[in-house]
Amino acid sequence: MRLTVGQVHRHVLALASSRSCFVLGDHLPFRMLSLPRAVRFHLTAWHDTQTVEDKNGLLTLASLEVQNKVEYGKKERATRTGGTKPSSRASALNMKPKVSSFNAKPVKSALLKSAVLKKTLKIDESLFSAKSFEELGLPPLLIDRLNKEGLTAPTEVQSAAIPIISQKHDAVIQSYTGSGKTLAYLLPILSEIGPLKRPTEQDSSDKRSGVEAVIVAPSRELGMQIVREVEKILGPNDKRLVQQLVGGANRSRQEEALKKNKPIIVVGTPGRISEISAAGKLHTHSCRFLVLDEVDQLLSFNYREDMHRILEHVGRKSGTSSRDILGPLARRSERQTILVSATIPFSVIRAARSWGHDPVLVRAMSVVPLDSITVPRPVLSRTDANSNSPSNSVNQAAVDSLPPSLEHYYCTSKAQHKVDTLRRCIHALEAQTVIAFMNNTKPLKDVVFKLEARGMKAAELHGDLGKLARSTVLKKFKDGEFRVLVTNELSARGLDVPECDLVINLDLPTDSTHYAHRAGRTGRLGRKGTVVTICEDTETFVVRKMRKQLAVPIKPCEFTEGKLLVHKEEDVE
Ligand SMILES: Nc1ncnc2c1ncn2[C@@H]1O[C@H](COP(=O)(O)OP(=O)(O)OP(=O)(O)O)[C@@H](O)[C@H]1O
Repeated sequence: MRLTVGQVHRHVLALASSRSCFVLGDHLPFRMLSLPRAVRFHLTAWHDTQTVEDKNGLLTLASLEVQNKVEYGKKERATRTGGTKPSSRASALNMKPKVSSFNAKPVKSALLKSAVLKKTLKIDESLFSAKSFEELGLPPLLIDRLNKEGLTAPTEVQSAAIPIISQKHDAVIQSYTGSGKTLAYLLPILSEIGPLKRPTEQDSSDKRSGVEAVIVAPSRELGMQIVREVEKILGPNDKRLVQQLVGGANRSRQEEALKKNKPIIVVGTPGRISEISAAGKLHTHSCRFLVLDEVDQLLSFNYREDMHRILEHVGRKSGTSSRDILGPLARRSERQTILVSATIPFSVIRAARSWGHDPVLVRAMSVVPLDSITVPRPVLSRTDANSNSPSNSVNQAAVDSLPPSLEHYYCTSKAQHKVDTLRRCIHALEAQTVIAFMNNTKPLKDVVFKLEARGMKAAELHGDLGKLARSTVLKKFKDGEFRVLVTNELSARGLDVPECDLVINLDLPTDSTHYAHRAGRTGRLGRKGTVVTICEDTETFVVRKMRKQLAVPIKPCEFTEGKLLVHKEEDVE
């Protein structure tokens, strides 16, 4: 039996619960919510009573062995067409992806035993081999702009995501850091709204006005980076059509710009977007797209109230109440929800199901309906967790978020000598653009001072700096005005400095997810990159543990006489 992705019957139930319900992370306390909210939260949470440890519960298609199960239409098409290639991508795009049922096989690891795949998505393989944006059916004006910016071919995740979003699916996009996820959602959005969009028959009668896409990011830096990306594509004449609503910037100026420029896209941090929305200065009821970038971070406890407001208001027709059964229906027809991150814990899958309509998980080379993924039970034994089996879902998930071209090393150093080790490391690797991570804000200044005192140009970046100072530091770093950016977790996610050739952990990241996001600041879009963790003797066991979780070789090394000396690989336990 085959079911189209858009099939309706499953959603009769979902309609009653999905968008009128609300989940934020795994730990949303009832007392923080008003009664109706608490009731809605309860309704949604009811779907999945099992819990998954966030830290170890990263979930990817590969982790669920879904990737192997994706069925491509190639064989069938070859039979139909006598083996000839389809004439154009556009015709391939008209084929709706299909879902077929199959008997779930028992999987090997204890965790995977419960991760039962009920259905796989049958999809045309040629969707994933696009050599140009034309093949993906993007509108000519948009392609012109891309070409002007030197962008001629889509990345794998873009090839997978653009057709899916264009077909109006709600989607979770997961792909490793630096693989081009931002354009993977921006391009299909800009194909539908704004001056570069695909011309339609309704254009003349289109009464839609106001904000049509809201993009939420957890940090100002990431928000501004997305704004720049949209501006770049829109071009100089239309860049006012995107408005930043990030915290730390002047709020009344943002409100004035909303009024004056009438942007079609707003990009901002959860606090500022919800603040301006609550003040009645941001109208998003007719919004068609809601994107949550770094969604796993946006689900954290800190953002719960703001995210609640955004999810409740964006894309809901005015006059519908959340208790009204028409509310979710109205929103469903209005809003497409797109969730994005390199790391997707199960809480995101659960949230996507609750907020979205027929959501699918999109990765480079694979697409699968979220509904086909069941909750993995937290039955990892210590042995399983430590296992190096390639089928270990935890390891596999973390590997999936790491760019494939990275080299990983660690070396030991006494705390007071770490900056010297850092300097020797930079010289030995001849790194030109370096990001050094620490866990706290205070010591950053000291490291910068020590590096500068030894003739190495450096600057600090952290949340205590004002917005202007932060953007100035970043701009100077991107322009190559100094060599080492010493920073904290603020810069671990989303920051795109393509030239960055070395990431250093001066303090250990708190877990493998944090390691992966920090590491992902280098080796962007297929470039080479190196990650070096400088730790104390007593901390090496943590690095070894992360090495197992990440299933990548983090090789022991030292830096002497201006050279990198790699020690014999330790036995992988
Ligand atoms: N099709 C393309 N051709 C050339 N460059 C591209 C293309 N798509 C994206 N890029 C560039 O690749 C870089 C990385 O893209 P992006 O920041 O979207 O990655 P990401 O997957 O979102 O990373 P992260 O997970 O770290 O946020 C950016 O500099 C972007 O401009």
